[in-house]
Amino acid sequence: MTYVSFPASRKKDFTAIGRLCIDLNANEINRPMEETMTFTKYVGGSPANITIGMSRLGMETAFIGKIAGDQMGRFIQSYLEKNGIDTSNVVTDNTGAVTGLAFTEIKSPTDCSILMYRDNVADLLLQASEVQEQLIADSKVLLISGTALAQSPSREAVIQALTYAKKHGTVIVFDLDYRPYTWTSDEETAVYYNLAAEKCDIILGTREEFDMMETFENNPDHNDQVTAQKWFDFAAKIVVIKHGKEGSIAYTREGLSHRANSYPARVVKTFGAGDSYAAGFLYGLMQGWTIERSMSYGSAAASIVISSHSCSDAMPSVEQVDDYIERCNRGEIVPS
Ligand SMILES: Nc1ncnc2c1ncn2[C@@H]1O[C@H](COP(=O)(O)OP(=O)(O)OP(=O)(O)O)[C@@H](O)[C@H]1O
Ligand SMILES: O=C(O)C[C@@H](O)[C@H](O)C(=O)CO
Repeated sequence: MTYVSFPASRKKDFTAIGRLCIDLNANEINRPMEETMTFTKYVGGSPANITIGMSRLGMETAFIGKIAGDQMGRFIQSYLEKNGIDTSNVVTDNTGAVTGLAFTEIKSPTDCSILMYRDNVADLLLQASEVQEQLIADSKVLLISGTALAQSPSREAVIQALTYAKKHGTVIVFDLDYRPYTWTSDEETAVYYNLAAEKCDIILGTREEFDMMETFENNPDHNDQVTAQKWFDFAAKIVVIKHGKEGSIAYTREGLSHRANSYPARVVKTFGAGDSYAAGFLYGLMQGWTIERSMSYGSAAASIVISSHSCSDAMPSVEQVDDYIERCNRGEIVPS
């Protein structure tokens, strides 16, 4: 059964809009930030990570965003290009804005946190007038991510992109990607998340992220089915609610639900799980696979990334995901 029809014969399979940043991941793992001395630099930012993941899986990809006009911005641009991502709509800031930094603290495989430096960041300065309509018209999928809605003018740029996607029948995916920084209140967050979600075909988020968009009165038990149902009254065809190691559940407009277990992982750090899951899941759906198989593929991709040091650089190819699934099936991968 096909739940979402992707437009045929477009130049790009997948385009994302949002933040392009730097991850500085602790080299000395299993210790607090106070005792961490060295870091490895990677391209980061959830929508960037997902695009890199889609590209590694062989999809034709592009990115819409803004980078700082400095060495960090050039590093990001060149990494995207090396990964085969079209950067013709990656705009360079000329106001002196900086690149967002995410310092990751890896205290243990289950206790990880991120220290963000996001004052005057270039990615939030993307303007509506800088979003290329033709690129969205040429893409099968547009992915938006919640963080880009946190401030103007990036907020308007995302809304402009949604308008173009609607006009051209581009499938819209919303990765909620809630990060508390840059939002000023819970009410502001809920307003903009709900406004964007109404327009989206596929919505992906964790239970906690969906909780941000709901009131206690409407869903006192934090029930996944109740959460998903709301979006089927708007444009959504699939709503996926992720529960970390416990797996994920996908609900469809037809009233079905599908559950996927996580794969075993030798976890180094937990961040990057959601981004790799999104890439694997969307790749599967775009191949015409069932929702279950697509979710399972996303879960395997997630286990590969959380077993690695980076998010972006560890995004797996088709061969790597297939091999991982086979090794798990043979019982060769035992969780740490
Ligand atoms: N500890 C774990 N072991 C195995 N798989 C995991 C683990 N944590 C997450 N996953 C896999 O990754 C998927 C997405 O994880 P999660 O629900 O944590 O998303 P997320 O919070 O968006 O991730 P992120 O930490 O990147 O923001 C899960 O459905 C599961 O398949
Ligand atoms: O999303 C961020 O800004 C940080 C990411 O780059 C980091 O890799 C991560 O947390 C992935 O979800």
